[in-house]
Amino acid sequence: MKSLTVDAGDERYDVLVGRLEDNRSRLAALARGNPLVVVSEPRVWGLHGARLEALLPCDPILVPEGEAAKDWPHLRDLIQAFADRNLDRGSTIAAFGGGSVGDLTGLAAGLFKRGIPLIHLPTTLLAQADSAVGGKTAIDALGQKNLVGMFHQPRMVIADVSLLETLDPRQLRAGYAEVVKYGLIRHEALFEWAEDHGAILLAGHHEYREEAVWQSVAAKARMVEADITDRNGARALLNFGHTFGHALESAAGLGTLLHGEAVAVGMVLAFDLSAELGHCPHDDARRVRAHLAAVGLPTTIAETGVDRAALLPLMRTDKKNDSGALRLVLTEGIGEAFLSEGVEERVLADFLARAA
Ligand SMILES: NC(=O)c1ccc[n+]([C@@H]2O[C@H](COP(=O)([O-])OP(=O)(O)OC[C@H]3O[C@@H](n4cnc5c(N)ncnc54)[C@H](O)[C@@H]3O)[C@@H](O)[C@H]2O)c1
Ligand SMILES: O=C(O)C(=O)C[C@@H](O)[C@H](O)[C@H](O)COP(=O)(O)O
Ligand SMILES: [Zn+2]
Repeated sequence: MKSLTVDAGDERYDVLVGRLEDNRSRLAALARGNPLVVVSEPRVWGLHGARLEALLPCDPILVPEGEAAKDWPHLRDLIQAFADRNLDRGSTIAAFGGGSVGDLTGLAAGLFKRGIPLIHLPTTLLAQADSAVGGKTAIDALGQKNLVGMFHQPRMVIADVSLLETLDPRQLRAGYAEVVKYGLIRHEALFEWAEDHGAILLAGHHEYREEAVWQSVAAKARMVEADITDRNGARALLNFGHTFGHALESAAGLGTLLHGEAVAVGMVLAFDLSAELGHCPHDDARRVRAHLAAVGLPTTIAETGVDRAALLPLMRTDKKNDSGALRLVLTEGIGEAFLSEGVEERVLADFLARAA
């Protein structure tokens, strides 16, 4: 098992990459003699709930699977379920699912009684490599992705890649896009590793999956520590590809295009725009597109079926924007992302009208 500690100000927590069974005593300690309250969804609980229940008594609360869970009614229902159990600030909630379960549960746990302890037991590649670490939580609202949320850091994260054996290939690929993101932001060597090992990892190689999760969370932990609540620009780099990506997700209809698929297209667009603006070599943009396409991810707006005219208005709602100025994460090349000071709307509109 590998582990690291995230130092998030007043809160420090371990991220463990290894088997659930090797962490039984940690889970039992957090449950403090009570059944562990586990928020999950029917598919994950049906496939893997018995593994958790073999370790300690559990009290499952099931929410719908996928993006559909990230809305006001399900947030309200989850808080109702916490109240029905009279949970308090000594209780621990476990989010057992992908990023959707994690985002919803994290928000409910952060709001309930102004914050009750949370652990993440992520079951998708995306959640293990990215969403379980860092404390961002959210639901979608008013047609906008992650509009309502807060930071609520977990007490512990356990990423067991054996859970990924039941994940369908499309979901795996979507999660892999966020792994590639970590290479593209700051770690050229990780991108090179992904070019060499990505296809085998997706096909089922256990050790490569573990390595991808480990490298991603190690990279993410350091960036989160530098900017825990996303205020000084360091953490904004984790949003690489997301200004385009979230607009694509919202325009497609939330839950239609997978988050990681939208991020894949968004990262290619960020490279293409950076190359057009003279920040980065066109060859790097071609190389990124080639790798993502080779593993079966979408890389063009055309493949998403989205009306490109819908994108700019949605990009105006992005959280990185400052006093109305559009701020995107652009790049000087593979491993060299930076937060732009402001991209002129007419430049973006012209780019979007022509982009593939
Ligand atoms: N908080 C963050 O930092 C952060 C980071 C990245 C993404 N996100 C969010 O995460 C969400 C996407 O999460 P996701 O990609 O994990 O997908 P998801 O949670 O929506 O789950 C996708 C599908 O995979 C199934 N599934 C989950 N685990 C499984 C398993 N082990 N075996 C079989 N099926 C399984 C689910 O039932 C569901 O149908 C988006 O809403 C995105 O915005 C949040
Ligand atoms: O942890 C972060 O910071 C990220 O930006 C990670 C992203 O992969 C993730 O999709 C995040 O939820 C996006 O957040 P938002 O602030 O753009 O809603
Ligand atoms: Zn993301």
